Amino acid sequence: MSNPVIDVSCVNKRYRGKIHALRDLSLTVPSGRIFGLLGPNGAGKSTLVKILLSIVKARGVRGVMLGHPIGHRATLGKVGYLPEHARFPSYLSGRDVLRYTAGLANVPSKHAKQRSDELLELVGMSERANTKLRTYSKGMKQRIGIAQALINNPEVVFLDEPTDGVDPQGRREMRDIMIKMRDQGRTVFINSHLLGELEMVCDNVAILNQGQVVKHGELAELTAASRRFEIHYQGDLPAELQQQFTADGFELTNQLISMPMTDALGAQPVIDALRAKQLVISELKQSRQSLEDLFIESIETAKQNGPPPEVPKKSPPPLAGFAPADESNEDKKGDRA
Ligand SMILES: Nc1ncnc2c1ncn2[C@@H]1O[C@H](COP(=O)(O)OP(=O)(O)OP(=O)(O)O)[C@@H](O)[C@H]1O
Repeated sequence: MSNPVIDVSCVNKRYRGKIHALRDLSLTVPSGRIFGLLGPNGAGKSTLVKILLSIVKARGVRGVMLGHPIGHRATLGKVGYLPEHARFPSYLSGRDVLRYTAGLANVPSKHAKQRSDELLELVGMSERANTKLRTYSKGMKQRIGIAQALINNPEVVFLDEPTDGVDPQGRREMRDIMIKMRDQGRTVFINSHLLGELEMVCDNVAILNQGQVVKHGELAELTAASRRFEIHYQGDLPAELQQQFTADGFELTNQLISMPMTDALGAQPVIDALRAKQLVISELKQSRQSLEDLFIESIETAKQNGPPPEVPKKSPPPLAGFAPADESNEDKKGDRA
């Protein structure tokens, strides 16, 4: 596997010395994938992204993004960012916003026009490109926000709640855009509450709770562990089969047998037993945990394990070869975002 694009540890953040937003967090984001960061409100998702982008300062962060220490200036030129609740001046048109952000990102003017046109097309805003943002719907502004995040042709793009306010058709288009970005070899880092949306696009996820990662990995693997087979049947299940299936650890509810199995082979004797009793099998299907189930389960487990331990205010010295994000700049009054 290629090197991860982000590999950080010891990420701690206290706002005003009190609110402990991130606690000794470690995170690895593989290259060229769609990565989803999930967590309840206030879990620390936006704070983490802002630290990676040097918008918020944190002490003692170890690790790298795109092979360089966090805070490396040149690396920031290779990332794109759509902040949560992004606002652009309402007197600008969509095209103006792209021209403006192209300038900020040092995109040469001879490329900026072509790039803007391509991005306006990509996000479905070509027809409204020359009208002012104040006439745009929330979803249209969000589309422009995604386009500006791509203006510098980034290797990694951070999208904080990208489909906020976007209609269902628009969400599908956004998913297609993200998949296209991944297929072009970019890494897409999404913060979102919309678990159904994330489930449809993410290759990898991490679940954050109270400033710590409580679950992470490939989405398919995380949910495969809970794979089950379900048999729907018609008729009454004889008592001896009820006993046998219960002893086998199957769940029996209302003409449905749910079995914890990873392949269909194990279901065959159950089907045979049902048919031997003249029961009609009406449906056989494979199910697995949804991302929502995984999320709720992870957060519940974290709650049962109690609050995370307090991390001492003083961070350990950085490891050789891993420069911390600007330590001298730890904010005293909150962040600078
Ligand atoms: N500028 C700030 N000053 C003080 N506290 C802050 C600041 N920004 C965030 N916090 C606090 O840090 C914690 C983490 O906030 P953060 O916005 O990172 O969470 P989040 O997971 O992105 O939440 P949401 O899903 O609601 O957007 C919260 O307790 C929040 O109140």
